[in-house]
Amino acid sequence: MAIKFGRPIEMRDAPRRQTALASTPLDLIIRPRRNRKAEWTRRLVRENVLTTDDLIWPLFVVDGTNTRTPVASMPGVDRLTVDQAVRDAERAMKLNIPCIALFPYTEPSLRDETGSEALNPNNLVCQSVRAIKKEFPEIGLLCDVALDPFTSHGHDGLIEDGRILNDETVAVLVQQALVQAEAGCDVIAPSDMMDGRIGAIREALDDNGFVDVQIMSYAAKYASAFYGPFRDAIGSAKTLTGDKRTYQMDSANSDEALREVELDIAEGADMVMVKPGMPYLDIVRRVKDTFAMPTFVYQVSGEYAMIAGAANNGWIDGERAMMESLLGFKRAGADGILTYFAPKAAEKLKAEG
Ligand SMILES: NCc1[nH]cc(CCC(=O)O)c1CC(=O)O
Ligand SMILES: [Mg+2]
Repeated sequence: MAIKFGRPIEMRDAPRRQTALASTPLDLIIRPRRNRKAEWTRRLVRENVLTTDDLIWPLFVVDGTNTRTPVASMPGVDRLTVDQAVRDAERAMKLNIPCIALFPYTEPSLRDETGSEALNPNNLVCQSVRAIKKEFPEIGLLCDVALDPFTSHGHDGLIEDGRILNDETVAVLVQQALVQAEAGCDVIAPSDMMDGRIGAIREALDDNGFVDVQIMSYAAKYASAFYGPFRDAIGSAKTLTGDKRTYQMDSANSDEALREVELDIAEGADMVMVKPGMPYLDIVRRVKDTFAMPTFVYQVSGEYAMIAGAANNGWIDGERAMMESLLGFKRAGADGILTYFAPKAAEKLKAEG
């Protein structure tokens, strides 16, 4: 619809109610709507933008060849065999997406009490890193550090008598980080929420010649219902015993997030992350304002599922909801977003020029 001076042209000659015509104009000096009267001025006064540079694309990898298996609770997201992950890396390159995050679906027969597959230099994550780096050395690769894709109980750490052990877990996470760095990972991203893991991992990376490997800390990670579909995707939903509330944060807390972030920065984190995204935009803002660090946010699986699911039902305009949710993260202060929408959003941004 063509708009001229705030009024759709089609409405110029529409019959008007007498009362409206007769009413005295309001004596307003300031009319905020003036800046919104046409697309060119809305563009001109726009405060925040989303670009492809803001996107990190999480991929799920699974054993096998030439297969893509849909994740039921994440419409449009597949588990990929390593060769297919390389194809998606190519898609990311073409779309100018700077970074990919890798998550494995580990065969149940390879899962055990201590998550030992995490330390296998030839596990799915390491295989994927090598395969992608071989074809596309320029793309950034981020690897999650935590034991949950590898443990039979689905927890991020080692368990004794039902307790998640902190220091013992950190020792294993350090080894996991080294295995991934050795494979060629660019960014180590500890998502486990053990205390002290950032410092321990930084020291080990430096001692082993990986001074340039970055750490993106899942610094303020909340115990959230929104991780449900992710646990489907990596196959830990059915096996997870209990919940993660002794290590992930209480969603009622905000000051605590600042203390967590402060510690991780002091221990050597290069970038920090808040997770989940949409219910925690206030945390993103506080973290960015307080520390002025590269601040990332994870639009997690449940957030993706809500938008994709509602869109598939015709209840919302999926594309617009996607872009609005991503821009919301930018407005809250995020420098970048981990999102399953990354390729779709990048395609839309590219089409818009
Ligand atoms: N520690 C593993 C991990 N890394 C990223 C996510 C969630 C990502 C998502 O929901 O998209 C989780 C799940 C969890 O902590 O249970
Ligand atoms: Mg912490």
